[in-house]
Formats: sequence, C-alpha cells, structure tokens
Amino acid sequence: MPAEPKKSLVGEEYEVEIGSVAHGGHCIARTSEGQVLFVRHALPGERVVAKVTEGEEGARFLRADAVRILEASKDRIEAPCPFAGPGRCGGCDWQHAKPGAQRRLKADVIAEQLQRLAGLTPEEAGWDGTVVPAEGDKLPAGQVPQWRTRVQYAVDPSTGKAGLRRHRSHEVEPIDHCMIAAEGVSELGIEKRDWTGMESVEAIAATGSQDRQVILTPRPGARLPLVELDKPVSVLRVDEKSGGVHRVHGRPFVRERADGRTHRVGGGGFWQVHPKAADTLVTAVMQGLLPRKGETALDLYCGVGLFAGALADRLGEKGAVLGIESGKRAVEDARHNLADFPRVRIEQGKVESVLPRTGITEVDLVVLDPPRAGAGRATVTHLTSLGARRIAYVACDPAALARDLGYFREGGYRVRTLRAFDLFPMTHHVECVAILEPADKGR
Ligand SMILES: C[S@@+](CC[C@H](N)C(=O)[O-])C[C@H]1O[C@@H](n2cnc3c(N)ncnc32)[C@H](O)[C@@H]1O
Repeated sequence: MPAEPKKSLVGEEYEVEIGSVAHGGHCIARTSEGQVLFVRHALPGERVVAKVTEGEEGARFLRADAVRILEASKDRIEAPCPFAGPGRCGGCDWQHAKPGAQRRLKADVIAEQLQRLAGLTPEEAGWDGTVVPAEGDKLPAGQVPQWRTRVQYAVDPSTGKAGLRRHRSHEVEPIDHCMIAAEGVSELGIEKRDWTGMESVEAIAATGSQDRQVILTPRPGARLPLVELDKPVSVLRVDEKSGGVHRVHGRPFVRERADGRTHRVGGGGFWQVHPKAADTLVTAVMQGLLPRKGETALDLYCGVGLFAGALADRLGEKGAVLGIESGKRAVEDARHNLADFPRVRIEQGKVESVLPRTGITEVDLVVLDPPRAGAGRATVTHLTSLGARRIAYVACDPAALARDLGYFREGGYRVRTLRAFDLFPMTHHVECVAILEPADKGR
C-alpha cells in the first residue's frame, strides 16, 4: 500500500511564544502539540501568530512567518524597507530589529554554533561575544547602511521588471529601490528599465574606482537588450549552456581597491560585497597572524588574491606565498594582481586536491577563506600537519566554522582569538575571523 500523503499545514496559524534565535534568520517556537516552528519576522520573547509557509503534519519542523505580533520585543522596530515583511522580499531577515539587536542576534547564533559544534564557550574561543559593525555603519534605528555593492536582481517574466526574490521562492517581489544597495548600484536605475527576456541582472559598483558593471543572464533563446542605464557601465552576459561569463561591451572586469592595492575582478568572480569588508578582514587577519619578514604562507580559496597580496607585502622579498583557487578567471586575475610579487605563486584547482599535490610539508602561516560549506575534515587535517605557527580562518558561515574548529582541535590546534563583523547588515549573515595556533603554545 503506498503511504498516505501527509496533510500540508501551509496556511495554518498558531499562537506561539518565540524562543531563541536560530541560524538562518529565524527564531524557534513550538506549537501546543510540540511541533517545532522556524518563525521569520519574529524576535525572541515575543508572542505572535505564526502562519505556516512550509511543512506537513508529522514533519520534523515547520517554517512559518509571524503575521501578527501580540506582544512585541523592545528590540522591534517598524521595518524601514517598504518591501520587507511576511511573503515579501527575501533579501533581509532582520529589518524589524534595531541595529544593535541584529548584532546581538548574530552573536547568539555564533555562540550557539561554537558551543554545539565545537564545544567552545566564547571565553575558550578568545571572543568577547560581540559582533562589530563596519566603520560608518553604526546608525540610529530606522536608518539603513547602503552597503550592498553587488545586487542580484531577478526579472519578473510577466512584466520584464527587475525585483528581488521572495524568501525560498522563485517569485519576484517588484521593488522600486533596494534600501541596502550601495549608492553606486542605486544610481544605475536597474529597477526603472525593461529587462524582458532576462532571467536576472546583477549590478556591481566597485569600491575605490568608478567601475560599474551589469551581468545579464538571458532566458533560453532570448536576445540581449540594449543596456542604457543612468550611468556608464560595462556589460557581461552569462552563457545559458556553459554558464561561462562573456564580455558584451566595456571592460570584462571591475577594479576594487583594498589594502592600498587595486584588484582586478573579472567575470563576476568573488569579491566581498560590503565596501569596508576587504579592508576590515585584511586588518583582522594581519593583526592575528603578525607576519614576519621572510616567512612562508598559504592563501587557500584565494579568489583574486586579496590575502595573498596582503601577506606578500608584509613578508618582504624573502617571504613566499602560495595561493590556491578553483576559479579559472579568478586565478588569471590573481596572477595579474600579484604580478609585482615574484615570490607569489597561484595554483588553480580545488584546495582538497591541489594542496596534497604541492608536496609542501611545512609552512609558517595559513589563511583560509572557504565558501559557505567550509574547508572540511580532510583539508583541515592536512593543514594541521604543516606546523604553521598561526592560521587565520575567515568564515562566512558560523556553522561550517564551528565544525572545522572541531577538526582543528583534533589536529592539535586551538583558537587563540575570534572576532565577528557585521558585514551584511539587515540580513542574518555574519563574517568571523578565527586565529588558531598549536595547542601546546601558551596564550
Ligand atoms: C569566500 S571566497 C574568498 C576569496 C578571497 N579570499 C577574497 O577574500 O576575495 C571563496 C573562494 O573560494 C573559491 N573556491 C570555492 N571552492 C573551492 C575549492 N574547493 N578549492 C579552491 N577554491 C575554491 C571560490 O571560487 C572563491 O573565489
């Protein structure tokens, strides 16, 4: 007998007490029957009516939106963005929280992940328990930092208008302005144009140069539009078959300034989105590693060479840096960006396969800045065998970081300091920098 399909609970409403914050931009609550709800648009301590958006009877958990606030937290404000709220734009998770409260929520998530996945208290991680705003971002409640220098707009196929995706949906929320977009992005006027035939339009406003770029992803068979924006831009397009990014007109890259250097970033390659992020992270990494002249270093997941360049600069002409990066275009850019450092080498490929092949058995310093999935056990174990005196782990996901810190501990390393930065205001994302050293070394 085929199993009876479970009854969907989408649309059901439950009056619930909101518990603690959970990783991912929601809070935990329980129905009177004990079913776990992940509730968006709520804050810890509130009493709300939560309407189910995903899940069925007997599911391990349900997803829901707080649609009526019965008892509000003192941290609640009216969302400054007119497009935020249940069922609306999915870009920001904490529009309804005061800025200081947003950072405390992120700190609670980091603390919970460290405890659960690495068995570390904030004190044991050398962390003061705070999430620090980027320079200039400490604004009064209701004011929003315009920090997003890269915005991926989705195009509504029925109107050709660019908007933003709703939470966990392909539907497009039409907007006339994104409040967190950097001025250089807003000035392009993407929301005013007709993008018929496009799947998405990414707008990039570089930091420290006037370079502006749009990257178009056309729907199958669609012709590219003539791109006439309010400011000059270069235009790239994503090939629908190969996923490769090709130049349509203008420069195939943007120039980003950080750590006193200019970095070429081509073809939609990775660059930190907040304009202060690259400098903030380089400073935190260098303060943690304290590079000495003549040392050797690895920069893993090196992108276009941000940390490799910063290290090479500080290690001097007798020092040496090896960067490893999987993206072909990013490797070309890193080699170009670091051409003035003869003792920097960049290898293309996945860290997990390239690092063992290098034959390196010893290194003084390591920076690793992996994607959201983290580095994983095999890479961490390999790293702990190289005897580095310090390792800097730059992490955009506190869960992957905490898991990997556990692997580092198994390999004989301990966390010396941890710092957390709010480089994604209004969203649940947060960036951490952990500095590790051999466990047998005193603090
Ligand atoms: C978070 S970004 C960091 C880039 C650089 N450190 C920066 O700050 O600009 C992660 C980078 O790792 C690359 N990447 C992803 N998986 C990888 C892997 N398995 N091996 C090597 N590089 C990888 C991505 O292409 C991306 O450039």
